Amino acid sequence: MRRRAARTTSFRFPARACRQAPGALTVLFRLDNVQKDYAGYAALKGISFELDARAVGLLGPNGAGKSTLIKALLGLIPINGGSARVLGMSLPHDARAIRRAVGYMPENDCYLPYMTAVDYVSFNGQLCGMPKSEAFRRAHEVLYYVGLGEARYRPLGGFSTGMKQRAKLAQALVHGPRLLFLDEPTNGLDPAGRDEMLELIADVRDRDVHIVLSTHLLPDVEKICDSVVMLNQGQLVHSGSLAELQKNDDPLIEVGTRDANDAFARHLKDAGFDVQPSGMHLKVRLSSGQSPEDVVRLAVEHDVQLRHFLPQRLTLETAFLALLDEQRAHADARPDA
Ligand SMILES: Nc1ncnc2c1ncn2[C@@H]1O[C@H](COP(=O)(O)OP(=O)(O)OP(=O)(O)O)[C@@H](O)[C@H]1O
Repeated sequence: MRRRAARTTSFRFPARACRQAPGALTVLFRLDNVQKDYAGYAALKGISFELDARAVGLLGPNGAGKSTLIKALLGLIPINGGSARVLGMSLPHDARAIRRAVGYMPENDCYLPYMTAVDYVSFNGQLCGMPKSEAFRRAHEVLYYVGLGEARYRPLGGFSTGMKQRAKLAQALVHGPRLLFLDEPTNGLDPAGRDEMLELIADVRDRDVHIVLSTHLLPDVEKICDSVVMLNQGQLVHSGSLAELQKNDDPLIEVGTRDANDAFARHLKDAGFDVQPSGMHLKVRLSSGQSPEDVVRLAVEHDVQLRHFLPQRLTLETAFLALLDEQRAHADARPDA
């Protein structure tokens, strides 16, 4: 297993104590009926949720409204209705303060190709309100932090995709944000580059920076996030903890026998279990009143040797698809559908 490299850097993340007033009970996000229209097209159709989390996965199919929600929460685009609070600050009133407290790594490239990495990152620091000399000093530190120390005087146009993604992360971190929005940060990266970027994001998260990770890659969310917000066609499908979402109310067990899968499947079916073949194994779905011990007892009763016995965790992908199906079924059942 790859070990996370210890990051020895002089780049300082602000200490939690100076980031939140003592006793202040700040919820990360509080949204009430947030709406956003683009020339009459409803991109966000009344989003409401309250969430406190270290790292949130923002999920949804293409066009679900993820980027729109991020831009709205950053105060970059005005909302048409409802209200939102980010880190206890309200939109649109505190939009400037929110932008100072928040870093944003956009999906698209957002730099001039002839700019050097250090100029690009320090320029973004200045845009966040840092004095020029401080922004320049911090740009050096953060570029070392993301692994671009040696390349910091090279123009961005000559960077590889992985280096560009790191430079975009550096510009989002330069001012020491409390919350970081990452829009598809592993886009275009090969598997090794993706792993390295995820390690970096996990390291930022572990230094007490809240993360919002918008991505189509559900395994990335499972690695980094403890909570999820799911959108579909501008509507909220789900918000809450990842563990709660993956809790399997109808648990599955994968079992395998020495050489009697077919016979054991028959015994299980006769005893009322829902059984499906699954490669070299059997998938047994337990309904209420059935327990894993019942499966083992049945094997003993029929003198079947169990070689494999593995409770299955609901993957985020399965949970996500199930929620989308549920939302579609609700929409179809509405009288106005
Ligand atoms: N500036 C704009 N003007 C008009 N329509 C827009 C604009 N930006 C986004 N939209 C539309 O709003 C909807 C939501 O777009 P958004 O980019 O927020 O979705 P997304 O979930 O981020 O999608 P993707 O995963 O493809 O990036 C889409 O139908 C999109 O075409």
